[in-house]
Amino acid sequence: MTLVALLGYGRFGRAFGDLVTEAGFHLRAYDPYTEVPEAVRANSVAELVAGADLVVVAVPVPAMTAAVAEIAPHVTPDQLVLDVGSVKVRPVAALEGGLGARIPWVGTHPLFGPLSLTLAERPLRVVICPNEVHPEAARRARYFYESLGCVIIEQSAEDHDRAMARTHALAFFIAKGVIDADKALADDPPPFVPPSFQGLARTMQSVRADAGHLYRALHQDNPFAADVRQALIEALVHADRKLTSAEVATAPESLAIPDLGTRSPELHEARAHIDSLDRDLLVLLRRRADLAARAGRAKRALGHGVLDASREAELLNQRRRWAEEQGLDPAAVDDVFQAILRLSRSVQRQGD
Ligand SMILES: O=C(O)C(=O)C[C@]1(C(=O)O)C=C[C@@H](O)C=C1
Repeated sequence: MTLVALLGYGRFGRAFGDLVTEAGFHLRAYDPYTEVPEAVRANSVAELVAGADLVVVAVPVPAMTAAVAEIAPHVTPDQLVLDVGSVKVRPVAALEGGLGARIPWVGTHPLFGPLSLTLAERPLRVVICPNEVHPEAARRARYFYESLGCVIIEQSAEDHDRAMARTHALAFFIAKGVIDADKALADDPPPFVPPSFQGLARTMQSVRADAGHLYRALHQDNPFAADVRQALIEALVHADRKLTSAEVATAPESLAIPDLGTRSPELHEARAHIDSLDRDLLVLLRRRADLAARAGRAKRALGHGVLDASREAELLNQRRRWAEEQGLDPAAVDDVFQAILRLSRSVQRQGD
């Protein structure tokens, strides 16, 4: 059974450890600063990593370099080391600096926390940052996270941190501002919270649940966060001036909110999901093509040709019924499977 070694058993480490165990992996954990259940506890870093397939570093970002230096003498080249920090540029530098070309490593960021795990939110998404020193490491990490039921997004560490500064860190910054400006709001919310505020209220809850730890990490450990904060502050000051200036009274259209069009974050997120899903579909198509090749070999041994028109007709009928069950247009799904069957036959002909 795959053994996962978890260095760091804080709030995230604990929740992540539970997810790993529920997925059927064997878990071992080490954290000198907190209580670790005896069933999974290791008593030293050496004991933690011995024989593990995967070493997950789940320590605060500023402690990463020291943590990697501590595990470095004990890990071997057949193991994989990954981090789970909410920023990526600095942890990746720590992994590269401490493990280099000798030990496979890869930076990852599970886009979920203890709160979303408790609420059983789905999908669980993970960003993996492939690196050129260990190209295979990203593939192994993908396999691991997919076994946990996660959807994978691949991104460079820089792109990840830039995107996080503009989204996650910014949302936390705004929520922090609202909490500080109106303390009573979080403790004693009005009886009716309009939908427009619900998203923000949830972010405020996350900021408070993390007791400032994640909030600080998102800002202080992300090299791009300060610029994004600055741009927001300038935009807010400008918007405030507009609201109070005389110009608004005479030209209310100056307050119009620009149409985001294709730059909408909603659209962007939907497209990122679509990209990731299409990739999964291609993995399934690859597996289907392998099965078709196997069917082709079996048919050849029986002296049958590639095309089996009656099997295809039966198969297409069934797919159209399944399409209806899923609320999809049967004719369109028929087209999709006609194309899949063409692919299948061409794979089988190549095997002739
Ligand atoms: O079932 C078979 O006979 C196959 O070879 C597989 C398959 C398919 O891809 O589903 C491929 C070609 C045949 O014409 C029918 C079906």
